[in-house]
Formats: sequence, structure tokens, C-alpha cells
Amino acid sequence: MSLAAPAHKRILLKLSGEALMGDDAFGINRATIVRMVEEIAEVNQLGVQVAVVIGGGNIFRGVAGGSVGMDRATADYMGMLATVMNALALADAMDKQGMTARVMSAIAIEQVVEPYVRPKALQYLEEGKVVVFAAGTGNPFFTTDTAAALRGAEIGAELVLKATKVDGVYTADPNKDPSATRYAKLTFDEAISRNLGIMDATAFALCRDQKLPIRVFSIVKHGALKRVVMGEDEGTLVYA
Ligand SMILES: Nc1ncnc2c1ncn2[C@@H]1O[C@H](COP(=O)(O)OP(=O)(O)O)[C@@H](O)[C@H]1O
Ligand SMILES: O=c1ccn([C@@H]2O[C@H](COP(=O)(O)OP(=O)(O)O)[C@@H](O)[C@H]2O)c(=O)[nH]1
Repeated sequence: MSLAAPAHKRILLKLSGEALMGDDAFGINRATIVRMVEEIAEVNQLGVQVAVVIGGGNIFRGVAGGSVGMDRATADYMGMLATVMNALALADAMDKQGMTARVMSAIAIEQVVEPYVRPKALQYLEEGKVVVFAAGTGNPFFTTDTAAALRGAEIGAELVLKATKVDGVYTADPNKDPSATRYAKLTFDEAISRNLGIMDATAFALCRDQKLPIRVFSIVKHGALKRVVMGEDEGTLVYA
């Protein structure tokens, strides 16, 4: 039996809100969330420190609100609140799975969750607790992908793992262009200049400047998270 050690000590996992929907049209699919949490538990048990940034697209997206005439910043605050709901659901499922999860919010709603305080987050990670970062960056006009890049840099994560419905970065959106092919790896500059829509340019630029690599992989594919953590070739690596 091989007792290979994980390739990373501390990771930042970005889960899209839509990933939580499973096959539902919106909201949180319980079976999907439980399965994801099982995969997170597996890497947590290997001794890997795990922080999570959760999206909110399954409940509300600021862009959608803005497009129907709402004030964009107000719609974005609604989107951030949606991520808090997802964070609570995720942390609850983690606790049921035997992990200890702590939700930290970028906007103050202290009766619900504790505020994000960087040293506290670092302390939780050292203790082996899973930290779930809620409310994105706390600012409108940003995304949770950018929050993942920001928190990843702040906590000194070795890698940002973007778990999504596709299994990597493609030459074009594979849901729209069936002839698109997947990159094994590419640089941040290539990703930005080719306008690859998998993540927003702000997130890519932040990770590029901080030399924080991102691995994009499928959350639907069983065992993929563990393979990434073990340093195996899975999905697409975006690097500086
Ligand atoms: N070049 C690309 N390679 C891979 N996926 C892409 C690309 N361009 C756009 N996408 C889309 O990005 C989505 C992944 O981003 P994600 O943040 O998980 O989704 P969303 O923003 O819809 O919640 C994929 O489902 C895919 O449709
Ligand atoms: O720093 C942030 C992060 C998120 N949002 C809002 O929250 C919504 C949900 O986040 P996102 O779309 O990134 O979620 P995901 O695509 O991962 O489901 C976004 O559309 C924005 O409206 C925001 O305003 N600032």
C-alpha cells in the first residue's frame, strides 16, 4: 500500500454556487452537498488545511438583478447574502460529516456568522478546522472567484482549486462550442489574453501577481479533489 503524502499543505477551494444545485433548477441539493463534503473530508483527513470560498449563483447573481433594472450594487449585496446561505448549508453538512467548520463573513452579520478576521482564520486552519469564507470580498462589482484569489493569497494557500461543472479550461466555453479542447496547463497571461471565460480577469490577475497557481477541475467527477491534492494530473493548471 502506498502512503504518499499530499502535495499541498494548505489549499483554497472555490465551490461555485451552481455546483450545489446538483440536477435541481436552483437552490441547494442535499445529496450533492453531502457528496462534496465527503470529498472535502477525505482530504482534510490527510492533514491538508482546507479553506473554502463558496459562490451564490444557485440563489442570486448580481448581474441578473442588474439586468432587470435593479441597482447593480444592491443586487450584488443580495448575491453576497446568497453566499452566506450556501456557507451555512455547507458548514452544517461538514459538521454532520465529523469535520469542524467555521463560517467567516466579509460583511458583518454577527448574529448569524462571525466576521472575517485573518489571524483567526489562520488559527482555525492550524487547528485543522475547515474555514468557509462567506460574502465574497464584501464589495459589489466583484465575484467569488476574485474572493477565492484574495483569500487564497491572504492565508498563504499553495493552490487555489476551482471546482466547477467542467473538467478544466477549454479553448472556448465547452457548453457552447462542442469542438473546444481542454488545456492541460496554461499561463495566466494566456488565460487573460484569450479571454477564457472560466474565471474573471480580476481573479486571474490577482493570482498571477501573487504567483498563486489555480487548478480548475470537475466537482462532478468522483475523487478528483483528492487527486488534485495528491499532486496528480487532473483538470487544468493555470500558472504564473
Ligand atoms: N474557456 C472555458 N473553459 C471552460 N469553461 C468555460 C470557458 N469559458 C466559459 N466557461 C464556462 O465557465 C463555467 C465554469 O465557471 P463557474 O464559475 O463554475 O460557473 P458559474 O460562473 O456559471 O457559476 C463552465 O460551466 C463553462 O460553461
Ligand atoms: O465579492 C463579491 C462576491 C460576490 N458578489 C455577488 O454575489 C453573487 C454570487 O457570487 P458568484 O456569482 O461569484 O457565485 P458563483 O458563480 O460561484 O455561484 C455575484 O453574482 C455578485 O452579485 C459580490 O458582489 N462581491
